[in-house]
Amino acid sequence: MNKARYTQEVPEDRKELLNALNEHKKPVKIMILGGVDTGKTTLATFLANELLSSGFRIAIIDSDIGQKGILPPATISLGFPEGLFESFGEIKAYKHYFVGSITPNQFFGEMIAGVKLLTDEAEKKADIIIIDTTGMISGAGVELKRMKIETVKPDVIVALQKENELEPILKPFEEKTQIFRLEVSKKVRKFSREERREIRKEKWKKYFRDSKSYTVNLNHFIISGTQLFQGEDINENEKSLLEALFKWLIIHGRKIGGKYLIVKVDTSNIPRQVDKNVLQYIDFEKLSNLLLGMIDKDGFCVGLGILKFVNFRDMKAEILTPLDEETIKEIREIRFGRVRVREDGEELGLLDRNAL
Ligand SMILES: Nc1ncnc2c1ncn2[C@@H]1O[C@H](COP(=O)(O)OP(=O)(O)OP(=O)(O)O)[C@@H](O)[C@H]1O
Repeated sequence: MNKARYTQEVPEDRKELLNALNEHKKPVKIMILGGVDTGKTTLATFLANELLSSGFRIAIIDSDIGQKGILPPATISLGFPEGLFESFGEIKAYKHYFVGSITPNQFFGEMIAGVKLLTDEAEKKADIIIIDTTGMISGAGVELKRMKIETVKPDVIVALQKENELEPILKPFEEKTQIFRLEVSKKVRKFSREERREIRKEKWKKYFRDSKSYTVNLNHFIISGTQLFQGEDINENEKSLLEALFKWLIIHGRKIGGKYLIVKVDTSNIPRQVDKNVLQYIDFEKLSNLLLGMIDKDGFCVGLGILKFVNFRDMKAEILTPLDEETIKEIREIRFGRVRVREDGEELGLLDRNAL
């Protein structure tokens, strides 16, 4: 199920990197960069196992949100492998940061904050911190990687390049950071979008396998990641006017800074012209199966939930989660994600960040 496994059959240039890491002043932070399927996770697994064998305390930060080894997807995770391991899937997470999507698109802030906060945690306990990243390395990915490097300040950057595709990212750090440019193993295998989705499906399914349904009072939590509860309720006049005008049944409506945010169900099929700068709306059904992050008092994610139903009138939500009662007590905040997924692992799509 996990793509990357521990192998010692790696190109020769890995030995030089390994020696440098053995010798480097500790703690040392390493960030692994590379495009999709360049062997980033395989390299991270190799380095971690070899360095564990040398007796170092290792931290892994898995920020490859679309293809994570450490469960669950849509978060960034920190783990401390204690003994040799075959794949990231065996590492039990110590802490997560919630991103809420399976791509960094629209979530650069979360990606950077998450990696930074988890690296700070890792530095308290490990000699060597290995940061695995997503394969998004061109377009805005260059900026994302730059900001990650600027913020996390890795001591060593490892660049897995086929040609020179990482140079735009590396250039500003040439003089400040030790960079190892490594070749991509001849053995790497490509995975199609469909295969990646299938791999993720198995992971979601495994994560939510023993879930239970809870009905929670949303008033007892800080609600974040959404505007749905910002501003104030629309009044009855506004509600009936909008319902009549657009043939909607309004389930929930807020007025936020002069702008309306409406959760609705269509009551008839008519063409509608809506100025989204004034009125933003979302179908009620889009809120079902939405991924939620369960956040503790320190802002870390203790686990995930799936929103099954929300009753806005009495602020009750039905949430499916594998978390046990003890962990549930630690939750102070519920954060809305933008991926819709079912407990059988089927992804129902991504919502736009501004949709709710
Ligand atoms: N040195 C190697 N020997 C054998 N197989 C390898 C090696 N390096 C990578 N692979 C294989 O190539 C595939 C892609 O590798 P890996 O998952 O490590 O890439 P990645 O860059 O982390 O991918 P992603 O884009 O999903 O982050 C995997 O199936 C992996 O087992």
